[in-house]
Amino acid sequence: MKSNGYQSGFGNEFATEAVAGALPVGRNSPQRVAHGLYAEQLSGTAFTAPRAENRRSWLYRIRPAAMHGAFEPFAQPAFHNDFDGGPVSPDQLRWSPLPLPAQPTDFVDGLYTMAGNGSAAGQHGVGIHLYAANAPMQGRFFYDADGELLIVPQQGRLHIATELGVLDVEPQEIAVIPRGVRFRVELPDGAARGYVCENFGALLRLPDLGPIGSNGLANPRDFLTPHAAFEDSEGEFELIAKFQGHLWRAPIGHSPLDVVAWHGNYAPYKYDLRRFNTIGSISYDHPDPSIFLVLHSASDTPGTSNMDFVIFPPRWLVAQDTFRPPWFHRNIASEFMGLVHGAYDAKAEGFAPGGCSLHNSMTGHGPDAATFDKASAADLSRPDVIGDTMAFMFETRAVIRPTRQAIDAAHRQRDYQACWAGLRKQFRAADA
Ligand SMILES: O=C(O)Cc1cc(O)ccc1O
Ligand SMILES: [Fe+2]
Repeated sequence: MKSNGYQSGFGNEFATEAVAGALPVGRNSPQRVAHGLYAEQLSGTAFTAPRAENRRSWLYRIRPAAMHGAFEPFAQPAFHNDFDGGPVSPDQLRWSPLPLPAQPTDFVDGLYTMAGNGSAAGQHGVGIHLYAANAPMQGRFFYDADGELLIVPQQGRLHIATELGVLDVEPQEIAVIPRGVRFRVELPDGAARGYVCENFGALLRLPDLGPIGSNGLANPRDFLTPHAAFEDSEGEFELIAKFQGHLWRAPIGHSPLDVVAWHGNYAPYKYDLRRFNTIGSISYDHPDPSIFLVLHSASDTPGTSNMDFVIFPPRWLVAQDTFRPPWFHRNIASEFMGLVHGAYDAKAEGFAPGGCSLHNSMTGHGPDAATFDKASAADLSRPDVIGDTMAFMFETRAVIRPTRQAIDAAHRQRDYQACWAGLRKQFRAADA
C-alpha cells in the first residue's frame, strides 16, 4: 500500500478520502454509503468524555471489521504483559542492544517485552517492549486492544500500513498507532530495531506549556496523520490481536486495511523528533528533564503522568558555574531510557544506540565517573554543543517491573554499577 501523504496537526478533526465522493457529507451513517462502502465508528475515548479529550473516527470501508474467523491463542512467548510477579530489585539496570534475529522474523514475532507496570485490565500503566525484525509482515495484520503503541525506531525504516493510511517512519521519528487500529509493518531496509511503549492509560497528548507560552517543545503542526489509503485484496490472511495481555490469531479472508475514506480525530500519527524545540537554561543550572517532554499520558492525579515521553535531543549548553550534564538524582518517578542515535551526555560509554537502562523509583543514578570528571573540569567560558544524539525516556509514576527474560537476558550488562565505582572521595573538611 502506497502512502497518500499526510495531514498536519495534533489531534485535529481530519477528513480524507482515497476515492472521490466516498465520504458522506453532513452525516456519519447514511442509509446507503457511496460506492457500496460500510460505515463503522471507532471510538478511542468514552462517548461522554469531555469534548477536548473526546476521540473517535468514522471509517468507510469495503467490509466491516467484524468479518473474520474465530480467535485462537497465538504463541509468541517473548511478547506479553507478565511483569507483575515477584519482588523488583532496586538495582540500576542496563542492557546492550537486542541482537537482530538470525531467522526470518517479522515485527510481531520480533517484539520482546522488557518491562512494564499496571495492566490493560486496569487501564493504567505501560508495557515496554523492544523489537528486532528482518522480514515484512506477510498476509498478517495486527492490532493491540490493550493500549496505543508509541513506536520509536532505532535502526531501519518502518513502512506501517494502517487502516487509516500509511506511516513511513525512520530513526529519530516516532509513530503512534491508536488502540485497536489494525496495521502491517514492512521493512524497507531489510532489518529494523527499536522500542515500543504500549500505553494502557489515557491517550498520549501534548503537554500544556504554562509560562513557556503558545509555542515550543513539540509544536502541534509537526504531527502528521496519513491520508486515507486502502487495499482491496482477498486471500488466506491472519489477524493477530493483543487482548488483555495475550495474543490471539483469527483467519481473515481479506485485507482489513480496506478503509477507503475516514473522518475524525482518532488516527495514527508520526512526529520527527528533530523538529523538537528544545528549551533549557540560559543562565545557570540544568532544568528538570520535564522541560524535554514530547507527549504524556495523564493519570487521575493532576500533574502526575501515567507516562511521560521525554527526549534528550541535540542542544547547546551555556549555563555558567554549572555542572552541565544531568546531575546525580533519585526520583519518585521510574525511568526507562533508550538511545536512538549517537551518545548520551551522562554516559561516556556502555549506553549504546539500541541499548536501554532502567532506574526505578528512588534508585540513585546520574553521570558516570568519566562524565563527572570531564564536566567538572570543563571550560564554561564557551558553550558546549551536544550534537549527534537522540536519547529518550519512558517515565512513569509506577515502578517499572522488568520481565524475567529481561533480567536473565544475555545482553544485560551485569557490571553496570561499575560505571560509578570510579567516583573518588574528594571531600576536604577545610578548603585550602
Ligand atoms: O539521565 C537521566 O537519568 C535522565 C535525567 C536527565 C536529566 O537531565 C535530569 C534528570 C534525569 O532524570
Ligand atoms: Fe534519571
